[in-house]
Amino acid sequence: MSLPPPAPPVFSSGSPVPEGHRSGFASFVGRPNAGKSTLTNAIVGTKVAITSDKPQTTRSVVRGIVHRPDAQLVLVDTPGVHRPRTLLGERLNDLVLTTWNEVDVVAVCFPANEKIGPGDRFIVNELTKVKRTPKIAVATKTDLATPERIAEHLLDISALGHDTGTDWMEIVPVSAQDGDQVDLLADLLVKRLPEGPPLYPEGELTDSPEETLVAELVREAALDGVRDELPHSIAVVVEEMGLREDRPEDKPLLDVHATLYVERDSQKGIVIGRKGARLKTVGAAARRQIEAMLGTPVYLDLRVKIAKDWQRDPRQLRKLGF
Ligand SMILES: Nc1nc2c(ncn2[C@@H]2O[C@H](COP(=O)(O)OP(=O)(O)OP(=O)(O)O)[C@@H](O)[C@H]2O)c(=O)[nH]1
Repeated sequence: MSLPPPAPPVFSSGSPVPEGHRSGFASFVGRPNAGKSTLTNAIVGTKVAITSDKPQTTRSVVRGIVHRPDAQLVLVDTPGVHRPRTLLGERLNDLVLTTWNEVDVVAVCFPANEKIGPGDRFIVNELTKVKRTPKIAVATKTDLATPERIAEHLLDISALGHDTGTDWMEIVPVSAQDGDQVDLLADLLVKRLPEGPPLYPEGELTDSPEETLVAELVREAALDGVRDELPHSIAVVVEEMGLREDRPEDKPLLDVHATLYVERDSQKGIVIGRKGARLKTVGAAARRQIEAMLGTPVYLDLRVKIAKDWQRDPRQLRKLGF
């Protein structure tokens, strides 16, 4: 007796998955501020990863999912890789190496408005530890550079590949801001994915829990306008989130209780501001972003607590979700 052939794969809508459909994972890497989160958002077409002009703002692995008739591309947004100085730094770098090993293709971002530097070299050298994963080089932020500068940049990227023994599958210039060549990059990433049915239901944009996204939006608001070491000292945990009971169906209200952790008393003062003014502004900005993302009015209760030196303390790191 022979087993019946397996049922052909179908989309969650019920329509059959076409032959040659591809699915898999891609990861953008690059030094802090290289434009990885912005590129993720441009490819997915909606705000899933936070962006900011402060380096190293991405801490959690947020995935954006691109649904196309011929493919499903899952983008894994990793933290910026850097020389570890704290325990948090080490954990982040481990997370990055693990991610690189597991994805189908890695795209390394080099901002076209800046010269290739030691930070880029460090990353590309680290990348040589993952031999099997195909690598694509992306020259980002091309809207900020002249054609001559872009040409020079592409040559530098190629030379860096040569020096480190890295075989770039492609070198692509893009501007996430203008949407220039973003579709081409998506095509090139898809080409590297194995054949297979979709991994996530249609319409899903990210699999990170809403709490994580909300916490990231609060952190993004809190980072706006702070300087020096403080950005790295801020962590946000959403303690509780849920629709308020006893509300009419057409007037829902989402209650969000979040804690903003800093490392020292002096930082607490800065974050809260004079008579709480700064915290109020941060709360209002975060609330608007959360409302825009979730499409529901939000009541945001934001508290500030000190988790002493949490970046160096394993127990605190675990508590904060690292
Ligand atoms: N003009 C221009 N600016 C860009 C572009 N892409 C990103 N940026 C800006 O560059 C800064 C950093 O972008 P992000 O996407 O947060 O960079 P990232 O690599 O994810 O940064 P980390 O999370 O710190 O690793 C932000 O201020 C972006 O607005 C682009 O294509 N053009």
